[in-house]
Amino acid sequence: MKPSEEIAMATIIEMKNVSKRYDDGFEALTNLNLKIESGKFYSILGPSGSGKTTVLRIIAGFSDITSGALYFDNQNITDMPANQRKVNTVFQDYALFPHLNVFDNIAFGLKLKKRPKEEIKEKVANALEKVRLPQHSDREISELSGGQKQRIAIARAIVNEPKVLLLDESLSALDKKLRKDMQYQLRRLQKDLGITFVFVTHDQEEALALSDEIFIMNEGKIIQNGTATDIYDEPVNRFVAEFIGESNIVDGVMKVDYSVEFVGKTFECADAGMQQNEPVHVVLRPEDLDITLVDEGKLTVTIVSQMFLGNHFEVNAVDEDGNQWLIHATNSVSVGQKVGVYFDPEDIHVMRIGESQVDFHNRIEEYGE
Ligand SMILES: Nc1ncnc2c1ncn2[C@@H]1O[C@H](COP(=O)(O)OP(=O)(O)OP(=O)(O)O)[C@@H](O)[C@H]1O
Repeated sequence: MKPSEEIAMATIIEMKNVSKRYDDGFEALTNLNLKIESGKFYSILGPSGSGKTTVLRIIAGFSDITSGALYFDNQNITDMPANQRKVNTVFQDYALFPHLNVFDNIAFGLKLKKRPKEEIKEKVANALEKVRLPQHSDREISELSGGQKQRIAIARAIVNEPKVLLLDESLSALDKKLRKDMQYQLRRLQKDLGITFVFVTHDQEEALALSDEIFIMNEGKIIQNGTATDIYDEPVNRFVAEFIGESNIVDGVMKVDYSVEFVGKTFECADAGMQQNEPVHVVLRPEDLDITLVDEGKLTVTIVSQMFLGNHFEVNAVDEDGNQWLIHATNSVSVGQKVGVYFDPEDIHVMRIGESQVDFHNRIEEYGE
């Protein structure tokens, strides 16, 4: 088998040139192309209003599309009703029935399908086992914690043995510590079940921690997709660099032989493939910058402020040209002190300006939330 055939076989969901215009005329998705392979954990990450939930609703069959096509296992399912699709959704509020107990919530779909009683019992027990709540079958929904509700919602979704599980911001109702725990549980569950998870979130840390692959969305388009490290290390543009983690971004110009000019100096860098004298954005991550003696630094900055954040100091500094720098330092510094900043050539990430269709000046303000 050729590698290309292998990839084609593994694709479970494909959206081809999908656009979605709501009844009021608003275009929520524009010519979107997306490929999802079976057995992986995907996150769709983007600011509020970028179209993440719309993508999920289209895959689930709760929303139709204006143009383009949706494929599942290479079959065109654009017009297939939701209840015939081999996908299940876990909603943000879990949508559990408050008047039914845990067993009846999980059994609901199977009862609708009039499955035999014994089969229902076995499948519900199996689903409860998978989410590690085997003793909770008779509990009322009101007697469950937030994290347990989420696991029951997942049990209800996996009892139907879907090939794909869609999760819409399903951790956002939980407090921070529980959320971390549930992230771990979700990842474990996905590995145990071996089915595809498509997880919608606006929390970049969550997406980085959980996903085999991430789709970054903005204004109804996919701006970049790849593994967490691909995206973190090689953001395609300023929007992605700022949305994924903290960054220092300055204007630069590409020079010959792996070198780039910014803040009035020329630095060796690892990126290539740009035209000579092409204007670029240069990204330096705060954790890649080391504070050193002025003589040993590649830049000289003056410390403006510092804050201790438990495992590092967040330092704000300004260089001689007035550019601001965010640095994660291991040791404390003094405000007003002049220091050197050192970084390695491979820590310089060079991005083409205007790599995608994102309008930098019109970014949605909440994306840092
Ligand atoms: N039924 C609708 N009618 C008109 N516009 C809609 C409708 N549903 C969503 N939209 C708009 O489509 C855009 C995308 O919405 P969507 O819910 O997909 O975004 P999102 O990225 O999931 O946002 P959030 O993180 O806030 O849930 C938004 O501007 C939203 O206001």
